[in-house]
Amino acid sequence: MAFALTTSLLEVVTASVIVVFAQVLNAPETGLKYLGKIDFPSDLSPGRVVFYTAMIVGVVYLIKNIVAASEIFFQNFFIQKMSYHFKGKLLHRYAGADYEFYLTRNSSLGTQVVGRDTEMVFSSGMVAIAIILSEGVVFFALIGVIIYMNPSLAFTILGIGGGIAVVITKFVLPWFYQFGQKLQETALYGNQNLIQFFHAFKEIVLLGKGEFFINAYQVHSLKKGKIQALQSSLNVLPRIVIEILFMGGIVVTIGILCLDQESPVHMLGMLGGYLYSGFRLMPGLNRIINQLNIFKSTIPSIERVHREYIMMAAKKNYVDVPEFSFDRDLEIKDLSFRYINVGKDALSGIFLKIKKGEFIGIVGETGSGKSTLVNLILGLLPPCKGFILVDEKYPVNSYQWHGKIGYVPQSIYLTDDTIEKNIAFGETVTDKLRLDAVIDTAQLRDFIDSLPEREKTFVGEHGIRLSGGERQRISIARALYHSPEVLIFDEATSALDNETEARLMETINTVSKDRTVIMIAHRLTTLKNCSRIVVMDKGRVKDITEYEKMDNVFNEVR
Ligand SMILES: Nc1ncnc2c1ncn2[C@@H]1O[C@H](COP(=O)(O)OP(=O)(O)OP(=O)(O)O)[C@@H](O)[C@H]1O
Repeated sequence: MAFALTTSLLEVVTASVIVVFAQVLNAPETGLKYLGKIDFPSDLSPGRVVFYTAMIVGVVYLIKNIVAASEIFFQNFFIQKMSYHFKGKLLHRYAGADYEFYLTRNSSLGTQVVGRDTEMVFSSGMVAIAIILSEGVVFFALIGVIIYMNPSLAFTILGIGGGIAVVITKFVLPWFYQFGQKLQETALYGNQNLIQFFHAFKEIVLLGKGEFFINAYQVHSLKKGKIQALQSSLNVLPRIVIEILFMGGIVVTIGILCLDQESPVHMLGMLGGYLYSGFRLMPGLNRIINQLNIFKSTIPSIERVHREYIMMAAKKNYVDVPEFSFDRDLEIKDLSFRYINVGKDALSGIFLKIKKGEFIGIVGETGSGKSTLVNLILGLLPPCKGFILVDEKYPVNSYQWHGKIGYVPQSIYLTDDTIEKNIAFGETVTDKLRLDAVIDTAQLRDFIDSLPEREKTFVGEHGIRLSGGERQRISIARALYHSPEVLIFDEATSALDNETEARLMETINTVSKDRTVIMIAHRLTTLKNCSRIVVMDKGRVKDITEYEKMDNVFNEVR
């Protein structure tokens, strides 16, 4: 702001020295009056008076433009710094949001909010406000100078400017809000189609649906192009209107002023100032209107970023409790859960106590609620009724509980990085000893030894260069890397062949000796070493039994 005020002040000074210079050009003797005030000798020749005045004007211009350039530089850095900090805050909020929140969103929306929308808020919205403020200050400061020189001209300019402002606000700005909304929509769906196009590449090729997905993207791309063209065309309209009104206005005003003067030559000095002010005001006013339009079109982005930011702050999903040790049991009491916008409970009336060190299996037909139960045990979903507590007091939605868990999901997300980085997920430095140990435990050694770049091999997006079984074993190695106290497997061995699974289960049984293990499985043999097996049916616990007694029950639930 201090910069903006200095620039505005310098704009006024510049406008004034131009008036003075025009007067000096017209009548050099007037220059002596001004130069005398800053200790110049009083016997300068007319040529020297003009020369020194011109030098002063040049220096003032130089300073003004250096300050203006610095203002732009600092303004942009400041705004980009704010954008960087805000994106960090936004991502932290996303990271703290519960799983249910994610279930109502998709990656296109997330990337749009953190990417395009936030960029728009800062790079367009904030820059627009900054330009409107600084140009506004300059505009009114110059109007002030003109009021001082000629009030009627100043009020004519204000009248024209005010008229344009009213027309723009009433008729043009609402259009720009709609442009903003439509551009946001096309960006979201265009991006979504693009992501889907690359993710579903195999299916698209095999089903010959390339055209369908290309068209789905192109529709939004074309719409976006049309809106952008319309937006850019409408944005030059104010300049044309301003030029017509101002040029016409200035020429007419000059004409009126000439009526009161003996000769237009006498007006040269004054006119120089008017013209400078006019030519500085015109682009200034145009910039203000353009930036108002830009700002209006960023409002949908501001609204969406605000909505997402506030929504995630509505409740604190994960809690930070003092570090605790898991000593006795994990108790699930009268637990019910229903997904948002679903008519029936996914889980209801669940009572279950899992003792520390127990190896417990969960079976049940598809859709019976096994993964949902695990997500609640992981503290990712909040119960609608009942509770889950560790040792009767510690919440499962705590960072401390998460720190004790190694989770192997049904389908693992592999980053487009090396095997090593995927196992030591999110670690900057890999602990080589631990990495080697988990590679052995997860039966990955032979596979890694067969690769020319071993654990430094890139796996491709979603692990596209690996087999399903290799991906699952990387997932298991990732879960084991942090030596968790509790291991949770959600059909983690389903993609493995019988022999690999049998070998892996042997190691899982070995590592489970001093750990608590919860394992969802479809293959009964996977659960051979479980102390108890929970049979789920339609969101309820149908039975809690043992492996030896399972045959009948399992056949029934299948
Ligand atoms: N995000 C969701 N939104 C709405 N309903 C869901 C969601 N996820 C799961 N469900 C529903 O909740 C119920 C339980 O699903 P869940 O995934 O827990 O079953 P599951 O036993 O793990 O099935 P599977 O063996 O096929 O993995 C199902 O009816 C399912 O359709």
